[in-house]
Amino acid sequence: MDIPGLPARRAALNLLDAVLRRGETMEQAASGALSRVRGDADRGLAKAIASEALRWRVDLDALIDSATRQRLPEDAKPRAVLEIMLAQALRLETPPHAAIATGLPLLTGGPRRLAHGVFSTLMKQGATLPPVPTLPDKVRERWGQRADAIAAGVALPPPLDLSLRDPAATTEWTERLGGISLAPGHVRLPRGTPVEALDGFREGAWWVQDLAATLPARLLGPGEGRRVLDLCAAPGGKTLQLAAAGWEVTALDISKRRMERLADNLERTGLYARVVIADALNWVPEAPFDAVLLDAPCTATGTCRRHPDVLHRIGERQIEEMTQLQARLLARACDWLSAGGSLVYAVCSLERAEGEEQARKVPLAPNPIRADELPLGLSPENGSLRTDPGQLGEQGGLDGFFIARWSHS
Ligand SMILES: C[S@@+](CC[C@H](N)C(=O)[O-])C[C@H]1O[C@@H](n2cnc3c(N)ncnc32)[C@H](O)[C@@H]1O
Repeated sequence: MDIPGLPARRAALNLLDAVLRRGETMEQAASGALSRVRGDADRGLAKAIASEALRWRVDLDALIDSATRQRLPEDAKPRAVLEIMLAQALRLETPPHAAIATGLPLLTGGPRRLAHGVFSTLMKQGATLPPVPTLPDKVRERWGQRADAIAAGVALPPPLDLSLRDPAATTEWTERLGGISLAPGHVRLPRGTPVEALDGFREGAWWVQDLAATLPARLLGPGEGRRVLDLCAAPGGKTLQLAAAGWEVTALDISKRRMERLADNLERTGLYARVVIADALNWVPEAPFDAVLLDAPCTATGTCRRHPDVLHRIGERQIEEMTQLQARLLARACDWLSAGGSLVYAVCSLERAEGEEQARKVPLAPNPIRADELPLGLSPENGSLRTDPGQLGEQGGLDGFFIARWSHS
C-alpha cells in the first residue's frame, strides 16, 4: 500500500524528469506521469508541485547547494526530490513533516539520508525564497533588459482570462462573474477559479484565452462577412474570436487531435468556421483571402507563467527550429492575400528571433499597430507589439507575444 499522497509526489518527480531530461512539455508528459494518480485533486497537486519546482528551480537549487558539502550533480535524483519537497514547503504551504513523509520514500539508502539531512537543515535555518524567481542565466541573457520585469511576472501563476462571444455584453458579464475587464470582450477572474462551474460555460458565452492571445484577432477588426484564413488555428481561441467578429473563417491546422478541441469549442459556442486539417506547407487555397492570421508554432516562452517548463527546456536549438518553420509559413501566408488584404503574424514567444527578426523579412507593406487599438497600458513599438508577463503587473499581467501586421498592396 502506498503512503497517502505518495503517488502525487512520484508523479511530480516523473514530470520534472520528463521536462528536464527528455525536454518534454508538461502537457506531453502529463498522461504518462499522472497515469497512476487517482482523483483530480491529486493530479492537480502533482502538476502544481512540478510547476512550482520549475518556476523556482534556480533558487531551490541555490538553497540545496548551500546545505551540501559536495555539490549534487544537476541530474541527481536526490536533487530533484529535494526540489519537490522544498517547492511544497516554501511555495505550497505543505507542512515540512508532510513533505518529508511523502518525499523521502522516493529515495533509498544514502540518498534518502542525504535528502533528509539537507531538508531538515534548511527548515531549521528558516530557509525562504526571494520575492521574485531567479531566471536561468541563458534565459536572462536572451530576455536582456526586460528579464527582471518578466521574472517578477513569473512569480505567480496567472489569473483566469475569458473572451466573450458577445463583446457588447462586457459590462454585464464582468458584473455577473465578479471580475474586471481590461478590453471589450475581456473578463479577468482570480487564478484558480474553476472554469466549468462558472456561469455561461455550458451555453458557450465565453472561452478561456489570455488577454495577450486575444490581440492578434482584434487587430483584424470586424469581419463584415469577409474571408479570413486562420492559419495554425487549433485549439481555436482566435478562430472563435474571428467568427464572433463577423469573419467567414477557414481554420487550418496540421493536428487532428487539436482540431477536435477546436470543433468542440465551435460547438459549445455555437460559432461557425470551415475546418481544414492539413499541413500549411503543402496546402493550397482555392482563392486568396481578405485576411490571414498566422499564429505560428513557436517556443511558447511567453507562456512561462503557466508553463514554467519553458524556462528549462527551451534553448538555441529549439528557437532555431521554430524560426525556420515560421519563416516558411510566413512566406506561404504572404502569397494567399487578395489585393488590399491584411496579414497578422503572432507568436507567444519572448524570443526576438521568432518575433522582431522574423517580421523584418516579410516582403509586404507594414500596417503599423496603433496604441488606440490596444488595451490601456500597452503600446506598440516601431509599429509592432511586444507584450510580456512584466507588463500590466498591477492588473495581473499578461502572456508574452510578438504581433505585427502588414497589408497587401
Ligand atoms: C500557437 S498554436 C495555435 C494556437 C491557436 N491559434 C489558438 O489561438 O488557439 C500553433 C499551431 O500550429 C500548428 N502547426 C504546426 N505546424 C503546422 C503546419 N505545418 N501546418 C499547419 N499547422 C501547423 C500546431 O498544430 C498548433 O496547433
